[in-house]
Amino acid sequence: MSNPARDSTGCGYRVAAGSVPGRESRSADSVVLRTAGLPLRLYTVGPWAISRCGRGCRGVTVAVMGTHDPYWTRGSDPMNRLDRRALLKGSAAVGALGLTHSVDGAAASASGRGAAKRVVVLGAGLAGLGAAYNLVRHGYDVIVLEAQGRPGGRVQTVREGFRRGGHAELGAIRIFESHEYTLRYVRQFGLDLTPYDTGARAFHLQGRRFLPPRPGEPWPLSGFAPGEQPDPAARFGDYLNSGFAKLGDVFDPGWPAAFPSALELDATTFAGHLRSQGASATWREWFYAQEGRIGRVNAAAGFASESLTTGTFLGSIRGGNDRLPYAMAAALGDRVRYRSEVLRIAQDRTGVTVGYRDRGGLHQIRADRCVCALPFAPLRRVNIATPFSPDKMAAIHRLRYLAAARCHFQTRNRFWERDPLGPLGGLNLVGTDTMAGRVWNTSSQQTDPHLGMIHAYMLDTEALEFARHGHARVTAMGNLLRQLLPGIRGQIVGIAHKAWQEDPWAGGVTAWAQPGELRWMFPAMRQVEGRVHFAGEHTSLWMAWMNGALESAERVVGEILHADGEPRRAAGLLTR
Ligand SMILES: Cc1cc2nc3c(=O)[nH]c(=O)nc-3n(C[C@H](O)[C@H](O)[C@H](O)COP(=O)(O)OP(=O)(O)OC[C@H]3O[C@@H](n4cnc5c(N)ncnc54)[C@H](O)[C@@H]3O)c2cc1C
Repeated sequence: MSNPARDSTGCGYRVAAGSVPGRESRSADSVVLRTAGLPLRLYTVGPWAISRCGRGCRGVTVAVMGTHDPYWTRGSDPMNRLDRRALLKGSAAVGALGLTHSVDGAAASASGRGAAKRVVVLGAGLAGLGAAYNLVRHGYDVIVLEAQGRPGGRVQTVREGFRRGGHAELGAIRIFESHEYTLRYVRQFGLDLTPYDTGARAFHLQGRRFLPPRPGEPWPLSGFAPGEQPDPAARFGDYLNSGFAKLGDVFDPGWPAAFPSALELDATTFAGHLRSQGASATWREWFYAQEGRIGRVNAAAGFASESLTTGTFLGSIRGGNDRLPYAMAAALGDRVRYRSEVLRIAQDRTGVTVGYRDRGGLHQIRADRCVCALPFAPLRRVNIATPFSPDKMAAIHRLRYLAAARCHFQTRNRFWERDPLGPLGGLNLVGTDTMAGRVWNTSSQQTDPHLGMIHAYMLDTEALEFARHGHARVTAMGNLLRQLLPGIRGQIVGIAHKAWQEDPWAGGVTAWAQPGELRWMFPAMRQVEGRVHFAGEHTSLWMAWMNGALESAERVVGEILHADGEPRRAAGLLTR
């Protein structure tokens, strides 16, 4: 990062030219020039950088090879300063909504339209909670039905079994700077973020444990394609830019079907795209060891999500991410009915009837409208008595969910700081091609400064393999970790784990469109069906993120306000 001098174009961003080889510099220039006059947002994650236009995303989105240091530096763009100030204060959009903690007080002020209309919200994940919270703010009479005994769904923090106040995230962990919706609600509910520490990452690939070689030294891996071995990171631009460039305008209402190049992406997987660009199997394994096993993810969904969800800042909520859903649920009070499993949805011209079961037996609720914020995996078990459109029904029945698992270990100390390879650190301690996937370090999130907290974060085939070990899965993981981090022997003092594909209320980590499916499923999943509106990460561009769940919550509230003849309020809600 020695020479951050080259100014861009008045967008307020500068390129640190010293660390950018020629080809990538040209890529960087083309981004800056094509979006000149618009504020750009440039994000770096690990060794790669994503850039996109910060307003409307009409510029070309490009990933640029980097070194292990971010080489984009944020300049003094006034739009950006405004955004950051707004975020710190709880965001301009929240201000427009008039959101505060006192959900009841605001509901009263929003009334005045006669009897409040009733909305029944299905699911108390972030999507359902966000929809309910905003609807109450707009004067609606809201009831939330949640099958489990807790709010949060795929945001689940575990504290039991850990020493000295330790906690671990079984579900969502990272919040990026670009997660505007998540950050807004975090601020709104007075929560703080804790950043992750940074540090060296080890690799365990092809049976060997090693640190990234010094510049100029080859990577100790066999099977690279010509040109990959000296510096695999140098291929990021070649292999990924073509994908980002094909995305088109992801915010266009017709995306992806309206963009032929996006349809090309939809027809393949992330791995398929990388292969088509010449990436070797070794390069792909090296990539997954850092970014997660996303090879079988639909390429259009994967590139869209990656283009929107990166950021230079990375953290999670101090004390546990579940503090956000618990705070939102507390604001809703007894409007949230726990252990209430939705069994049936029926509708007619005047309203929606939802059948559910709780400890007291079977019940029915009649409402003017319904927000369905259930993942489609459990929705498949619900009786849709008044069938939705054929595409929606097909999506509900066919949408798959990606397997994911976490296996956490609390340790007596942070032994990796004395690793024989040298002191390791950062979130991603070891990137592997084993069942463990990535070994992550969340110790900086803990209150105790000495105990350690690490876990294996497994996606897709890794998570399936972990689960196949059945009752022996933790033993199997402990044995594997002894190879990946030899110092772990005798260290473990607490354990927590979960395989999400086994959770009947989720079905997996995220909606998983297969090649060729996103073109029809994405619009179908979001489409309003009479008086039933659909929220949830699967209905958002930010699939697989809390940000997507919360974005979808605001979208459905906008839909309802609009349908109820409140276009002005709806517009205010949807303004970002
Ligand atoms: C392992 C893992 C890692 C993740 N990592 C991150 C991350 O780092 N950063 C990030 O931002 N996001 C991450 N996510 C994604 C994030 O957690 C989700 O995108 C988001 O929480 C989804 O919210 P949702 O409301 O759409 O769905 P959910 O959270 O799944 O909520 C759905 C709710 O519906 C309920 N429900 C289901 N069926 C019924 C029924 N029949 N009746 C009543 N209720 C029902 C469920 O119990 C649940 O509470 C991760 C998720 C997982 C699992």
